[in-house]
Amino acid sequence: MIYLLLQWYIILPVLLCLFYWHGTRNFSHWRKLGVKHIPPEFFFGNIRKRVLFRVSFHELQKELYFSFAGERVAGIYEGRRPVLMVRDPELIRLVMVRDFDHFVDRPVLRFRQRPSVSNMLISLQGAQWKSVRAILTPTFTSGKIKSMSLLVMDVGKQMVSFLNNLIDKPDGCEMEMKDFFGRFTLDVIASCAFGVQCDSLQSPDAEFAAYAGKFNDIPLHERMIIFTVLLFCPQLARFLPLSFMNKGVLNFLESVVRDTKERRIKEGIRRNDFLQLMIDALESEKDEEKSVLNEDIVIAQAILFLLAGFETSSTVLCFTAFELALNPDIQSKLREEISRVLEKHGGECNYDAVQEMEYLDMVIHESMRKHPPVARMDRKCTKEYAIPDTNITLKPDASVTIPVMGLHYDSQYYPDPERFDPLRFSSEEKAKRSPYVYLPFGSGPRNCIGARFALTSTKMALVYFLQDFGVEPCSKTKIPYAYSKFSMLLKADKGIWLNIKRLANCSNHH
Ligand code: HEM
Repeated sequence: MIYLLLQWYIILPVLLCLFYWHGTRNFSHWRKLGVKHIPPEFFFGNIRKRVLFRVSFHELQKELYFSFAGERVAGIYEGRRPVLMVRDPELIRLVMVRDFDHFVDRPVLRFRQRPSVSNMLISLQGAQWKSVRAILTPTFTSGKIKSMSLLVMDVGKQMVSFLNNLIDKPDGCEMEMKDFFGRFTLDVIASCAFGVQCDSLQSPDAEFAAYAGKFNDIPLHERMIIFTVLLFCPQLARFLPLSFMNKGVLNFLESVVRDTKERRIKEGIRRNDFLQLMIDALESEKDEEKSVLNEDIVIAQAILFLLAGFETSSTVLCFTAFELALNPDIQSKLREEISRVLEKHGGECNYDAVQEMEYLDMVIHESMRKHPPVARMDRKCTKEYAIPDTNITLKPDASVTIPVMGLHYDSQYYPDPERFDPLRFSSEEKAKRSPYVYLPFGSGPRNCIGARFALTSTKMALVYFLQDFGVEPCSKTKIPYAYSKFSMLLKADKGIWLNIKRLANCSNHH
C-alpha cells in the first residue's frame, strides 16, 4: 500500500509537470520571432474571456485587433496555439490572393466523421478541395443563379402572403426578426439545395423545418470535449467520432438528398436548383476514369449549403431590418428606389430588377460591414512562407487569421464606424480604400462560393418585404443589441425584435 502511495506521489507531480510543460511550451513563440503579442496565460492563452463565455466571439476579435493598433501583424495565443493575426490590407492580399498556394487550407478540427461531413468543401484540403471546388464553381454562375431566382421568388411571395394574413391590425405586429427571416432563408435553401418545398413560415413544424431547427443540438458533454480538444490537443481529434452537428439531423438530410436524387433520375424530373446541377455533374462524370464526384460528396455539399447559407443569410437580413428600423430615412430612400425600379419591370421583383437597385446594394454591404456574420477568416500555412518586409517565416501548419470584425470597425477605413451609412459603398467611396478592409465573404480562391447567391436571395427578400411592409423599433427592441456570448456566428442576445407594419398604400398585388 505504502509502495503504491509513494508511486503516486511521484507519478502525479510528473504528470502535472508534463501537462504544464505541454500547455506552455509554445509560449515563447512570438517573443522569439519578435512579433508584438500579449503575454499568454496557462490553458487560456489570450482568450480567457471567451473560454469562460464572458465576451462574445465578435467582441473578442474586435478587442484583439484594436490591442495591436499600428502593427502590420500581431501574435496571439489561442489556448497553447500561436496564431498570426494579419492586420495590414496589403499583407492580407498576399495571404488570401497572390500567395494563396501557401495558404490553401483552413485550420479545422478533423474529427473521425462520416463522409457527408468530412467531404464538405469548407473543410476539404489541398488537391481534393481544388477538384471539388472546380466542379461546384459552375453551379454558382450568374446565369445559374438567375434561373434559381425563380425559386426564390416563389418563397418571397409566400412570405408576403404570410405577413398579409398575420398583420391585420393597423399598428402592426411585433416579431423576432432572426426567427422570421430564418424561416424565409430555410425555405430558400430547402428549395435550392434539397429540392424540398417546405413553407416553414406557414407551418414551422413541417418535417424539414423541425429537423433543421435541431441542427446544432449536441449533448453538453460532447460540446465540452470538443472545446477541450480544440484548445489543448487538436491532434487527438481524428481519433474521436465527434461532430458539431446532430446525428439524427444528419441522417434525415442524407436520406432527403438520396431519395430526391433517385426519384429525379428514375422519373426523369428536372428542377432549376443546386441539387440538379450536382446530380447532372455526377451523371456526366460517372463514366470517366478519374471521376471526382460521388454520391457522398454531393450529399455533403447539400448539407453544407444549409450549414453555410442558413445562419449567415438570415443574420444579414435580420440586422439589415434592424438598421432600417433605426434609420427611417434610409428605409424610405430604399423603398423609393424599389418602387422606381419595379415600375420599370412591370411591378415584378425579378433577378434583373434586383440587379439594378444600386442603393439596395449599398445598404446590404453597409449592413454586412457593421454586422458581419463571420468575425474572422482563417488560413493554414501549407508551404513555408517568408512574410515580405518582416523577418517572420511561417512554417507548414502555422495558423493565420484575418481580423474581419476589427477591420470593419477601424476608423482609418470607416470614419465614425458606429454610424450606419450606406453611402460608404458608393463607387467613389469604395475606390478610395483597399478591398481587403471589407471581407464579409472572405477573399481569393477560397472565398465564399455562395456569395452571389446569398446577395441575390437576401436582396429579393428585402424587396418583397419593403414593397408592402415597414419596420420600426418596438418596446422589446434593445438598442444597442447585446451580442450573444454562446455563438461563433453573429447573434443578438434575446434576438432582434421589431414592429412590422403594413404600409398604408400597400399594393397587395400578390
Ligand atoms: C450572407 C451570407 C453568407 C456569408 C456572410 C458567408 C460568409 C462566408 C465566409 C466568410 C466564408 C469563408 C471565406 C474565406 O475563408 O475567405 C464562407 C465560405 C463558404 N461559404 Fe459562405 N457565406 C454566406 C452564404 C453562403 C451560402 C448561401 C452558401 C451556399 C449556397 C455558402 C457556401 C459557402 C461555402 C461552401 C464556403 C467554403 C468555400 C471553400 O472552402 O472553398 N455561403 N462563407
